[in-house]
Amino acid sequence: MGALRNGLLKSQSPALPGIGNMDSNIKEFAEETYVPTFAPSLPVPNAQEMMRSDPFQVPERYARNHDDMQSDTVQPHLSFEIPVLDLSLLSKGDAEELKRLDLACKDWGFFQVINHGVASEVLQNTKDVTAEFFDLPLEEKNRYSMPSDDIQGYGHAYVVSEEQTLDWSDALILVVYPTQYRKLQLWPNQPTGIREAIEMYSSEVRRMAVELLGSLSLIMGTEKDALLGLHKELVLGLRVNYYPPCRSPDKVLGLSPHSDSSTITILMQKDDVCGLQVRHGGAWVPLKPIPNALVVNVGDAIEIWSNGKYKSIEHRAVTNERKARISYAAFVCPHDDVEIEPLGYVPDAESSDKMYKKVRFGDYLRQSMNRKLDGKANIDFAKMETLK
Ligand SMILES: O=C(O)CCC(=O)C(=O)O
Ligand SMILES: [Fe+2]
Repeated sequence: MGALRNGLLKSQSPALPGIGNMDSNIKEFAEETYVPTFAPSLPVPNAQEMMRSDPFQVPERYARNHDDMQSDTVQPHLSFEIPVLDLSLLSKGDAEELKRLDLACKDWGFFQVINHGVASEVLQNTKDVTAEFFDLPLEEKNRYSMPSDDIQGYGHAYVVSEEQTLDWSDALILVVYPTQYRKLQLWPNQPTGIREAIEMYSSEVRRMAVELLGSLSLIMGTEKDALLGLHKELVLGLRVNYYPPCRSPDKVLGLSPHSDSSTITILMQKDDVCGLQVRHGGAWVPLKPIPNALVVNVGDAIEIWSNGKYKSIEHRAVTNERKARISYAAFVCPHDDVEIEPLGYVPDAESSDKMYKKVRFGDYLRQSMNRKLDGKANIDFAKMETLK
Protein backbone atom coordinates (compact mmCIF):
# COMPACT_ATOMS: atom_id res chain seq x y z
CA MET A 1 0.00 0.00 0.00
CA GLY A 2 1.72 3.19 -1.23
CA ALA A 3 0.35 5.37 1.52
CA LEU A 4 2.14 3.37 4.15
CA ARG A 5 5.59 3.61 2.65
CA ASN A 6 6.80 6.53 4.68
CA GLY A 7 4.41 6.63 7.56
CA LEU A 8 3.40 4.62 10.53
CA LEU A 9 0.21 3.04 11.61
CA LYS A 10 -1.38 3.74 14.91
CA SER A 11 -4.55 2.21 16.14
CA GLN A 12 -5.91 5.23 17.98
CA SER A 13 -5.37 8.96 18.08
CA PRO A 14 -3.57 10.03 21.29
CA ALA A 15 -5.34 11.52 24.28
CA LEU A 16 -6.09 15.20 23.93
CA PRO A 17 -5.38 16.82 27.29
CA GLY A 18 -6.63 20.38 27.63
CA ILE A 19 -7.62 20.73 24.03
CA GLY A 20 -11.08 22.16 24.70
CA ASN A 21 -13.51 22.40 21.82
CA MET A 22 -10.94 21.09 19.37
CA ASP A 23 -11.97 17.56 20.37
CA SER A 24 -15.08 17.75 18.28
CA ASN A 25 -12.99 18.27 15.13
CA ILE A 26 -11.00 15.15 15.66
CA LYS A 27 -12.39 11.86 14.54
CA GLU A 28 -12.05 8.88 16.79
CA PHE A 29 -10.12 6.25 14.91
CA ALA A 30 -11.22 2.83 15.89
CA GLU A 31 -9.54 1.54 12.77
CA GLU A 32 -5.91 1.80 11.85
CA THR A 33 -4.99 5.25 10.53
CA TYR A 34 -2.10 6.40 8.39
CA VAL A 35 0.00 9.05 10.13
CA PRO A 36 3.02 10.13 8.11
CA THR A 37 6.51 10.81 9.37
CA PHE A 38 8.74 13.05 7.30
CA ALA A 39 12.48 12.95 7.93
CA PRO A 40 15.02 12.72 10.72
CA SER A 41 17.23 15.67 11.67
CA LEU A 42 20.35 15.62 13.86
CA PRO A 43 20.01 17.28 17.27
CA VAL A 44 21.81 20.64 17.58
CA PRO A 45 22.07 23.27 20.34
CA ASN A 46 19.08 25.49 21.02
CA ALA A 47 19.76 28.85 19.33
CA GLN A 48 17.66 30.91 21.74
CA GLU A 49 19.52 29.49 24.79
CA MET A 50 22.87 29.96 23.10
CA MET A 51 22.08 33.62 22.55
CA ARG A 52 20.76 33.97 26.10
CA SER A 53 23.88 32.49 27.69
CA ASP A 54 26.37 34.55 25.68
CA PRO A 55 24.90 37.23 23.40
CA PHE A 56 28.26 38.06 21.83
CA GLN A 57 29.43 34.68 20.64
CA VAL A 58 28.89 33.16 17.22
CA PRO A 59 30.00 29.52 17.54
CA GLU A 60 31.93 28.18 14.58
CA ARG A 61 29.13 25.89 13.47
CA TYR A 62 26.93 28.94 12.77
CA ALA A 63 29.51 31.25 11.16
CA ARG A 64 28.97 31.68 7.42
CA ASN A 65 31.76 32.01 4.92
CA HIS A 66 32.79 35.66 5.05
CA ASP A 67 33.38 35.97 1.30
CA ASP A 68 29.99 34.43 0.48
CA MET A 69 28.21 36.83 2.81
CA GLN A 70 30.10 39.82 1.41
CA SER A 71 29.37 38.92 -2.18
CA ASP A 72 25.60 38.81 -1.58
CA THR A 73 23.85 41.82 -3.07
CA VAL A 74 20.85 43.13 -1.16
CA GLN A 75 18.54 45.55 -2.96
CA PRO A 76 16.15 47.13 -0.44
CA HIS A 77 14.89 49.68 -2.98
CA LEU A 78 13.14 46.85 -4.86
CA SER A 79 11.05 45.86 -1.81
CA PHE A 80 8.23 48.12 -2.95
CA GLU A 81 7.98 46.27 -6.24
CA ILE A 82 6.97 42.98 -4.62
CA PRO A 83 3.32 42.69 -5.64
CA VAL A 84 0.43 43.21 -3.21
CA LEU A 85 -2.76 41.39 -4.19
CA ASP A 86 -6.34 41.68 -2.96
CA LEU A 87 -7.80 38.25 -2.15
CA SER A 88 -11.38 39.52 -2.09
CA LEU A 89 -10.98 40.57 -5.75
CA LEU A 90 -9.27 37.33 -6.72
CA SER A 91 -12.03 35.28 -5.10
CA LYS A 92 -14.63 37.20 -7.12
CA GLY A 93 -12.75 36.27 -10.26
CA ASP A 94 -11.72 39.87 -11.03
CA ALA A 95 -9.89 39.65 -14.37
CA GLU A 96 -7.41 42.47 -13.63
CA GLU A 97 -6.43 40.98 -10.28
CA LEU A 98 -6.04 37.51 -11.84
CA LYS A 99 -3.71 39.07 -14.42
CA ARG A 100 -1.70 40.62 -11.57
CA LEU A 101 -1.55 37.21 -9.89
CA ASP A 102 -0.19 35.70 -13.09
CA LEU A 103 2.52 38.39 -13.28
CA ALA A 104 3.33 38.07 -9.57
CA CYS A 105 3.83 34.31 -9.90
CA LYS A 106 5.91 34.72 -13.06
CA ASP A 107 8.10 37.65 -12.06
CA TRP A 108 8.51 37.28 -8.32
CA GLY A 109 7.08 33.97 -7.07
CA PHE A 110 6.18 35.99 -3.98
CA PHE A 111 3.41 38.45 -3.13
CA GLN A 112 1.65 39.93 -0.12
CA VAL A 113 -2.08 39.42 0.30
CA ILE A 114 -4.48 41.99 1.73
CA ASN A 115 -8.25 41.68 2.26
CA HIS A 116 -7.72 38.01 3.00
CA GLY A 117 -10.59 37.88 5.48
CA VAL A 118 -8.57 36.62 8.45
CA ALA A 119 -9.51 38.79 11.44
CA SER A 120 -6.63 40.84 12.84
CA GLU A 121 -7.51 39.45 16.32
CA VAL A 122 -6.83 35.94 15.05
CA LEU A 123 -3.45 37.00 13.66
CA GLN A 124 -2.53 38.90 16.82
CA ASN A 125 -3.65 36.15 19.18
CA THR A 126 -1.57 33.60 17.28
CA LYS A 127 1.45 35.88 17.49
CA ASP A 128 0.98 36.63 21.19
CA VAL A 129 0.47 33.11 22.35
CA THR A 130 3.31 31.60 20.31
CA ALA A 131 5.69 34.37 21.44
CA GLU A 132 4.80 33.33 25.00
CA PHE A 133 5.60 29.72 24.13
CA PHE A 134 9.12 30.63 23.00
CA ASP A 135 9.60 32.60 26.22
CA LEU A 136 8.97 29.47 28.34
CA PRO A 137 11.94 27.75 29.99
CA LEU A 138 13.76 25.33 27.68
CA GLU A 139 12.79 22.41 29.89
CA GLU A 140 9.09 23.12 29.28
CA LYS A 141 9.55 23.52 25.50
CA ASN A 142 11.60 20.34 25.35
CA ARG A 143 8.53 18.38 26.43
CA TYR A 144 7.58 18.73 22.76
CA SER A 145 11.02 17.97 21.29
CA MET A 146 11.22 16.43 17.86
CA PRO A 147 11.62 12.66 18.07
CA SER A 148 14.79 11.24 16.50
CA ASP A 149 12.98 10.01 13.36
CA ASP A 150 10.90 13.06 12.48
CA ILE A 151 10.83 16.84 12.22
CA GLN A 152 7.52 17.44 13.93
CA GLY A 153 7.75 19.14 17.30
CA TYR A 154 10.20 21.65 18.76
CA GLY A 155 13.79 21.61 17.48
CA HIS A 156 15.63 21.90 14.16
CA ALA A 157 14.95 20.49 10.73
CA TYR A 158 17.24 19.76 7.78
CA VAL A 159 20.38 19.04 9.83
CA VAL A 160 21.96 16.07 8.09
CA SER A 161 25.67 16.30 8.92
CA GLU A 162 27.97 17.50 11.70
CA GLU A 163 29.78 19.64 9.11
CA GLN A 164 26.95 21.75 7.73
CA THR A 165 26.68 25.41 8.75
CA LEU A 166 23.73 25.79 11.10
CA ASP A 167 20.90 28.28 10.93
CA TRP A 168 20.42 30.82 13.72
CA SER A 169 16.90 29.71 14.62
CA ASP A 170 14.70 27.19 16.40
CA ALA A 171 11.34 25.94 15.17
CA LEU A 172 8.06 24.39 16.20
CA ILE A 173 6.74 22.24 13.36
CA LEU A 174 3.27 20.69 13.42
CA VAL A 175 1.13 19.01 10.78
CA VAL A 176 -2.34 20.45 11.31
CA TYR A 177 -4.40 19.08 8.40
CA PRO A 178 -5.80 16.59 7.77
CA THR A 179 -6.69 16.33 11.44
CA GLN A 180 -5.91 12.61 11.59
CA TYR A 181 -2.24 13.40 10.83
CA ARG A 182 -1.84 15.42 14.01
CA LYS A 183 0.70 14.17 16.51
CA LEU A 184 -0.93 15.82 19.46
CA GLN A 185 1.72 14.67 21.92
CA LEU A 186 3.96 17.26 20.19
CA TRP A 187 1.43 20.11 20.40
CA PRO A 188 2.31 22.46 23.28
CA ASN A 189 -0.10 22.67 26.19
CA GLN A 190 1.45 25.88 27.49
CA PRO A 191 0.65 28.76 27.45
CA THR A 192 -3.09 28.30 27.84
CA GLY A 193 -4.88 28.68 24.55
CA ILE A 194 -1.93 27.89 22.25
CA ARG A 195 -3.56 24.80 20.73
CA GLU A 196 -6.79 26.62 20.05
CA ALA A 197 -4.85 29.55 18.54
CA ILE A 198 -2.95 27.22 16.19
CA GLU A 199 -6.20 25.48 15.27
CA MET A 200 -8.02 28.75 14.57
CA TYR A 201 -5.19 30.33 12.58
CA SER A 202 -4.60 27.17 10.54
CA SER A 203 -8.27 26.78 9.65
CA GLU A 204 -8.30 30.36 8.35
CA VAL A 205 -5.11 29.75 6.38
CA ARG A 206 -6.61 26.60 4.92
CA ARG A 207 -9.66 28.57 3.76
CA MET A 208 -7.33 31.12 2.15
CA ALA A 209 -5.35 28.32 0.53
CA VAL A 210 -8.50 26.90 -1.07
CA GLU A 211 -9.37 30.35 -2.47
CA LEU A 212 -5.85 30.87 -3.78
CA LEU A 213 -5.79 27.41 -5.38
CA GLY A 214 -9.01 28.42 -7.15
CA SER A 215 -7.37 31.54 -8.58
CA LEU A 216 -4.21 29.65 -9.50
CA SER A 217 -6.27 27.02 -11.31
CA LEU A 218 -7.90 29.75 -13.39
CA ILE A 219 -4.61 31.38 -14.42
CA MET A 220 -3.25 27.92 -15.22
CA GLY A 221 -6.01 27.51 -17.79
CA THR A 222 -8.17 25.02 -15.97
CA GLU A 223 -11.39 24.76 -13.93
CA LYS A 224 -11.44 26.64 -10.63
CA ASP A 225 -11.51 23.52 -8.50
CA ALA A 226 -8.87 21.62 -10.54
CA LEU A 227 -5.81 22.18 -8.34
CA LEU A 228 -7.69 21.44 -5.14
CA GLY A 229 -8.94 18.21 -6.71
CA LEU A 230 -5.41 17.27 -7.75
CA HIS A 231 -4.33 17.45 -4.10
CA LYS A 232 -6.68 14.55 -3.18
CA GLU A 233 -6.36 15.80 0.38
CA LEU A 234 -5.04 19.21 1.42
CA VAL A 235 -2.12 18.71 3.79
CA LEU A 236 -1.10 21.70 5.88
CA GLY A 237 2.08 21.82 7.93
CA LEU A 238 2.84 24.80 10.15
CA ARG A 239 6.40 25.80 10.87
CA VAL A 240 6.86 28.52 13.48
CA ASN A 241 10.39 29.91 13.16
CA TYR A 242 12.02 31.68 16.08
CA TYR A 243 15.06 33.78 15.18
CA PRO A 244 16.92 35.07 18.24
CA PRO A 245 18.73 38.38 17.74
CA CYS A 246 22.39 38.12 16.76
CA ARG A 247 24.93 40.77 17.68
CA SER A 248 26.85 39.94 14.47
CA PRO A 249 23.98 39.57 11.99
CA ASP A 250 26.34 39.63 9.02
CA LYS A 251 28.04 36.41 10.19
CA VAL A 252 24.96 34.18 10.38
CA LEU A 253 21.73 33.35 8.57
CA GLY A 254 18.42 32.72 10.31
CA LEU A 255 17.38 30.33 7.56
CA SER A 256 19.54 29.17 4.64
CA PRO A 257 18.46 29.92 1.06
CA HIS A 258 15.86 27.41 -0.12
CA SER A 259 12.70 26.98 -2.11
CA ASP A 260 9.62 25.42 -0.49
CA SER A 261 8.53 21.96 -1.63
CA SER A 262 4.87 22.87 -1.10
CA THR A 263 2.21 23.91 -3.62
CA ILE A 264 2.06 27.32 -1.98
CA THR A 265 3.24 28.65 1.37
CA ILE A 266 1.27 31.24 3.35
CA LEU A 267 3.46 33.16 5.75
CA MET A 268 2.70 35.46 8.63
CA GLN A 269 5.51 37.52 10.09
CA LYS A 270 6.01 40.01 12.85
CA ASP A 271 5.08 43.47 11.61
CA ASP A 272 8.01 45.31 13.15
CA VAL A 273 11.07 43.22 12.20
CA CYS A 274 12.33 42.57 8.69
CA GLY A 275 14.02 39.25 8.00
CA LEU A 276 12.66 37.54 4.90
CA GLN A 277 14.61 38.11 1.68
CA VAL A 278 13.57 36.95 -1.76
CA ARG A 279 15.90 36.09 -4.64
CA HIS A 280 15.25 38.36 -7.61
CA GLY A 281 17.52 38.84 -10.61
CA GLY A 282 20.55 37.52 -8.76
CA ALA A 283 20.10 39.81 -5.72
CA TRP A 284 18.24 39.52 -2.40
CA VAL A 285 15.21 41.74 -1.93
CA PRO A 286 13.89 42.24 1.63
CA LEU A 287 10.18 41.60 1.93
CA LYS A 288 8.94 44.42 4.16
CA PRO A 289 5.93 43.39 6.25
CA ILE A 290 2.66 45.24 5.59
CA PRO A 291 0.75 45.14 8.90
CA ASN A 292 -1.87 42.35 8.86
CA ALA A 293 -1.00 41.25 5.32
CA LEU A 294 0.04 37.65 4.70
CA VAL A 295 2.84 36.61 2.36
CA VAL A 296 2.31 33.91 -0.25
CA ASN A 297 4.97 32.15 -2.26
CA VAL A 298 4.90 29.66 -5.09
CA GLY A 299 6.25 26.26 -4.09
CA ASP A 300 7.98 23.53 -6.09
CA ALA A 301 4.70 21.68 -6.80
CA ILE A 302 3.30 24.69 -8.70
CA GLU A 303 6.59 25.05 -10.57
CA ILE A 304 6.24 21.42 -11.69
CA TRP A 305 2.52 21.57 -12.49
CA SER A 306 3.04 24.79 -14.50
CA ASN A 307 6.08 23.32 -16.32
CA GLY A 308 8.26 26.13 -14.97
CA LYS A 309 6.01 29.05 -15.91
CA TYR A 310 5.63 29.91 -12.24
CA LYS A 311 8.86 29.45 -10.28
CA SER A 312 9.32 28.55 -6.67
CA ILE A 313 11.69 31.32 -5.73
CA GLU A 314 14.66 30.93 -3.42
CA HIS A 315 14.35 32.84 -0.18
CA ARG A 316 16.20 33.11 3.12
CA ALA A 317 15.87 34.78 6.51
CA VAL A 318 18.46 37.11 7.99
CA THR A 319 18.71 37.92 11.70
CA ASN A 320 18.27 41.19 13.50
CA GLU A 321 20.91 42.63 15.79
CA ARG A 322 18.52 43.54 18.62
CA LYS A 323 15.11 41.99 18.09
CA ALA A 324 13.93 38.42 17.97
CA ARG A 325 11.71 37.62 14.99
CA ILE A 326 8.99 34.99 14.67
CA SER A 327 7.51 33.83 11.37
CA TYR A 328 4.70 31.34 10.70
CA ALA A 329 5.04 29.39 7.47
CA ALA A 330 2.00 27.28 6.53
CA PHE A 331 2.99 24.79 3.83
CA VAL A 332 0.05 23.72 1.68
CA CYS A 333 0.78 20.35 0.06
CA PRO A 334 -0.94 17.52 -1.81
CA HIS A 335 -1.41 14.07 -0.31
CA ASP A 336 1.76 11.93 -0.34
CA ASP A 337 0.34 9.61 -3.00
CA VAL A 338 -0.44 12.33 -5.55
CA GLU A 339 1.71 12.11 -8.67
CA ILE A 340 2.65 15.54 -9.95
CA GLU A 341 3.80 16.42 -13.44
CA PRO A 342 3.33 19.34 -15.87
CA LEU A 343 -0.37 19.80 -16.62
CA GLY A 344 0.25 20.35 -20.31
CA TYR A 345 -2.37 23.03 -20.96
CA VAL A 346 -0.95 26.01 -19.04
CA PRO A 347 -1.20 29.09 -21.29
CA ASP A 348 2.10 30.72 -22.29
CA ALA A 349 4.14 28.03 -20.56
CA GLU A 350 7.86 28.70 -20.85
CA SER A 351 8.47 25.64 -22.96
CA SER A 352 6.28 23.18 -24.78
CA ASP A 353 8.75 20.45 -23.87
CA LYS A 354 8.16 18.78 -20.57
CA MET A 355 10.75 20.11 -18.11
CA TYR A 356 9.75 17.85 -15.22
CA LYS A 357 8.93 14.18 -15.01
CA LYS A 358 6.14 12.58 -13.03
CA VAL A 359 7.01 12.28 -9.33
CA ARG A 360 5.09 10.98 -6.34
CA PHE A 361 4.75 13.99 -4.05
CA GLY A 362 5.54 11.99 -0.90
CA ASP A 363 8.86 10.90 -2.44
CA TYR A 364 9.62 14.43 -3.62
CA LEU A 365 8.94 15.87 -0.17
CA ARG A 366 11.05 13.33 1.66
CA GLN A 367 14.08 13.68 -0.60
CA SER A 368 13.93 17.43 0.04
CA MET A 369 13.63 16.94 3.79
CA ASN A 370 16.51 14.50 3.93
CA ARG A 371 19.05 17.10 2.86
CA LYS A 372 20.17 20.48 4.10
CA LEU A 373 18.40 23.57 2.80
CA ASP A 374 20.27 24.28 -0.40
CA GLY A 375 18.76 26.81 -2.76
CA LYS A 376 16.80 25.19 -5.57
CA ALA A 377 18.60 21.85 -5.38
CA ASN A 378 15.40 19.95 -4.47
CA ILE A 379 13.76 20.36 -7.81
CA ASP A 380 16.54 18.50 -9.65
CA PHE A 381 14.80 15.37 -8.37
CA ALA A 382 11.91 16.13 -10.73
CA LYS A 383 13.84 17.64 -13.66
CA MET A 384 14.01 15.73 -16.92
CA GLU A 385 17.43 14.07 -17.13
CA THR A 386 18.40 16.14 -20.18
CA LEU A 387 17.86 19.41 -18.25
CA LYS A 388 19.96 18.62 -15.17
O1 LIG B 1 11.11 33.49 8.31
C1 LIG B 1 10.75 33.67 7.16
O2 LIG B 1 10.27 34.73 6.79
C2 LIG B 1 10.92 32.57 6.13
C3 LIG B 1 10.48 31.22 6.60
C4 LIG B 1 10.59 30.18 5.55
O3 LIG B 1 10.99 30.44 4.45
C5 LIG B 1 10.22 28.78 5.84
O4 LIG B 1 9.92 28.44 7.00
O5 LIG B 1 10.24 27.98 4.88
FE1 LIG C 1 10.56 28.84 3.02
